[in-house]
Amino acid sequence: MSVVGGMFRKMAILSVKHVCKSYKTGLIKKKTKIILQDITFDVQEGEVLGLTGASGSGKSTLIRCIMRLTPVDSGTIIMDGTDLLQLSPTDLRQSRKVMQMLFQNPASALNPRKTIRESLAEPILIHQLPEATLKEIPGILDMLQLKKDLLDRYPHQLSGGELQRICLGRLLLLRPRLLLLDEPTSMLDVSVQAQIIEIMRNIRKEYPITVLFVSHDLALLKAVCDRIGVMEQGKLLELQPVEELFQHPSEQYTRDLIRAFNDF
Ligand SMILES: Nc1ncnc2c1ncn2[C@@H]1O[C@H](COP(=O)(O)OP(=O)(O)OP(=O)(O)O)[C@@H](O)[C@H]1O
Repeated sequence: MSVVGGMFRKMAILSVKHVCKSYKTGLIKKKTKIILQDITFDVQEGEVLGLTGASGSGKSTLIRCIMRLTPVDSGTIIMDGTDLLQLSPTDLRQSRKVMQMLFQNPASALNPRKTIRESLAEPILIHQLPEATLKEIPGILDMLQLKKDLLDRYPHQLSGGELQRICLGRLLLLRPRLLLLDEPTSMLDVSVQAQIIEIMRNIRKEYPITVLFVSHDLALLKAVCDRIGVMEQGKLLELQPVEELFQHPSEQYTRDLIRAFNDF
């Protein structure tokens, strides 16, 4: 069990099956670049599932396919029994409420002319959630270890880490069932790692949330995830509970990754 670990129900909230994705590259001589090769895995309700692998192995592309920000060539992506790839634009908008993604540099999405309070209220208004949701803001700030005096400041008056947590708070106010985090710590100092672990623990205490967590940071994934999947060159090499992966990695690539992590 991870440091943050919780009990999760053995029921898939998200099923990715045989997903393949390629890009056409080259202006004159078109070449096909294969990015994802037959990716299949389930995310269980309530778990934190980590995805790691070398740069360019396809992690972000996979997340983007799940969010339907980029089309897949083939395969299915089932969320709560619904094939996301078959949804009409209207139904897709509905599904986006239950599935939220924190991008690598989310702070750029904040309006510099709006106070943090206004930015936090924005998604509540856009998604027409009950006004009472605004009352949840102080609780969310506590959970994210942010002081309430930040509410009346503007984005440029916050640190990168604070801005990132505000963006996470905006997503959490929508009470998503599935949260997709793409390298949420890449912009942050290693010293905030302990804080992120604490925050993940707080979130899991408060919310019945499922998280797909993409990161290069094996130490962080080890601390916050229930299971970790390892990607290499568009393939999901293995997906195992954290302890199992660290004690008995089945692939040479994973063994090398763990050795490098242990030597660090
Ligand atoms: N629009 C695109 N057109 C062509 N190739 C692309 C496009 N988007 C991504 N790629 C390629 O797909 C591959 C996978 O990229 P992706 O961003 O998914 O990897 P990643 O594992 O998330 O990497 P990182 O850890 O560096 O973020 C890379 O080789 C990248 O160059």
